[in-house]
Amino acid sequence: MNLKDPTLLKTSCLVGGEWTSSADSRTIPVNDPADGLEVATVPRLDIGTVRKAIDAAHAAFPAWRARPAKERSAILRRWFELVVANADDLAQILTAEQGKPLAEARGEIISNAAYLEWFAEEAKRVYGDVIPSSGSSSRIVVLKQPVGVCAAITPWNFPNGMITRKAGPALAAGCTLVLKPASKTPLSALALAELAQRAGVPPGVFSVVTGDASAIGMEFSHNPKIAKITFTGSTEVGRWLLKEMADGVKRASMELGGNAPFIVFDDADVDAAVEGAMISKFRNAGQTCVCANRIYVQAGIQDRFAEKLVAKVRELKIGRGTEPGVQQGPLIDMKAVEKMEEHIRDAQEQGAEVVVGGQRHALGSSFFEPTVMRGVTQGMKVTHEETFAPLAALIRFETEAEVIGMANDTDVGLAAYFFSRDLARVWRVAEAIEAGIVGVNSGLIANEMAPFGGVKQSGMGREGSKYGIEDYLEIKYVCMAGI
Ligand SMILES: NC(=O)c1ccc[n+]([C@@H]2O[C@H](COP(=O)([O-])OP(=O)(O)OC[C@H]3O[C@@H](n4cnc5c(N)ncnc54)[C@H](O)[C@@H]3O)[C@@H](O)[C@H]2O)c1
Ligand SMILES: O=C[C@H](O)CS(=O)(=O)O
Repeated sequence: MNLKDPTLLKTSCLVGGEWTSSADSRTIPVNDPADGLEVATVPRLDIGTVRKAIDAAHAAFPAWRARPAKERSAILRRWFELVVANADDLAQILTAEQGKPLAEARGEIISNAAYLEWFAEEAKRVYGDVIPSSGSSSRIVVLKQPVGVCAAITPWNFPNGMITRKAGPALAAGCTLVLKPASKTPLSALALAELAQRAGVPPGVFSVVTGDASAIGMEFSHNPKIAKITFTGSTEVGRWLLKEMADGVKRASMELGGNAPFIVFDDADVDAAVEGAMISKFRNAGQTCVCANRIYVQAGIQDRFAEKLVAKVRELKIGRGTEPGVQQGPLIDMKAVEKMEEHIRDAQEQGAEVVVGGQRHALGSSFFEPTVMRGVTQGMKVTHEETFAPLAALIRFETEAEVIGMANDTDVGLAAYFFSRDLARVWRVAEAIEAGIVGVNSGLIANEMAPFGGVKQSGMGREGSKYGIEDYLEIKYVCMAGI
């Protein structure tokens, strides 16, 4: 890395405003997925130090919640400005630990810094109500107050963005936050913590701890000082956390796994559909929660769509994320490579064919060729498991009713996409599809102004939009009588 500000590369944790290492000096290596080489190490914190972060958050909560919203807003705004000003360094750190192309890393940082900007504004608009009472001597008053000390656990695929989406609303609402980032990609979180300190976030209001995921998850789930857990990651881990936190009836926001259907109807703009499929499927090497996991193409245009898509896939430049012009980096690890190979093999064994790609890339390590398969049918693993890799599985369909049935045939429901220029069909399909987010004639849908989240086993709660701050607020009804 060639950082303008090398102090952004933090190798210790922020605990109650102090940069802290583990008591026994144990560390966790952070490796570059492109070559497996160590980039840095971070502390494998003992639970005692994690508890110190929670205690500091608990101690800081009263003053932070009492701080005027305008002051909290100004600090969040300053944090936003510092993230944007340091985006190039943050992008280098992100690519070093996660592998995505620098341009994508910078895009993640800028588009998700916007959640700090957005919630800096929302902080000043947490309104309550005065409701007309049935009696003249009383008033019904509704207050909105911060939930309290929150814990956050985030995934490796968006090491920067998943953090600002949580810290923004939490701090805007007056909550304090202890974050455990993914062990594979903690450096982005630690750099954000450094910038939070520079922005004036007080000690204890935002801490970042690294260490044993399940041990920290247990502490978050059972420590009585934690009022809420906000988790982004797999449905499996989210389910486990919900079970563990049930004892304390903690509040939960869950941003979990997906299995997005991508539907192209005969009446679609085929070029637009191909463009949408490319960004929805191959962004972050297919490692996003809203990636098109199944691509349903109506019979009338399947050949034309497949031909255009394959041509675009063949043009993709694969390489290290630091190389200019690279559009797809490595997968996060060999486990991800093996899962992609399992989905390809399973589909081939049942009659599907690889049209382009299908093999590990000549670059070695966890690089994999972007792949298109045809002849995929409902019931193959790729149609009901999240591939989380650059595999475009094309499935032919005949009717609208048939494809809605297939699209909804999953226990998750995060994102869905479809391309059609028939207005009546757009309304029918948008209302019938079981997903929290629906992209109509677009493959890129996330932004800070819109509510992001899933239905069914893709989770609960929303991040972004005017709805996002509600997850960090409690409603209090005050009956004001004797007037
Ligand atoms: N819905 C969304 O907004 C969204 C966004 C990004 C990723 N995801 C999902 O996340 C998954 C990929 O991310 P991942 O591989 O990091 O997921 P993961 O569930 O394996 O890990 C997510 C986080 O949980 C931690 N973790 C793992 N096991 C744990 C345990 N037993 N107790 C406590 N914490 C534990 C990890 O260290 C990491 O910080 C995919 O399923 C993807 O769809 C969802
Ligand atoms: O994978 C998780 C992200 O939420 C994808 S997006 O940046 O919101 O599209």
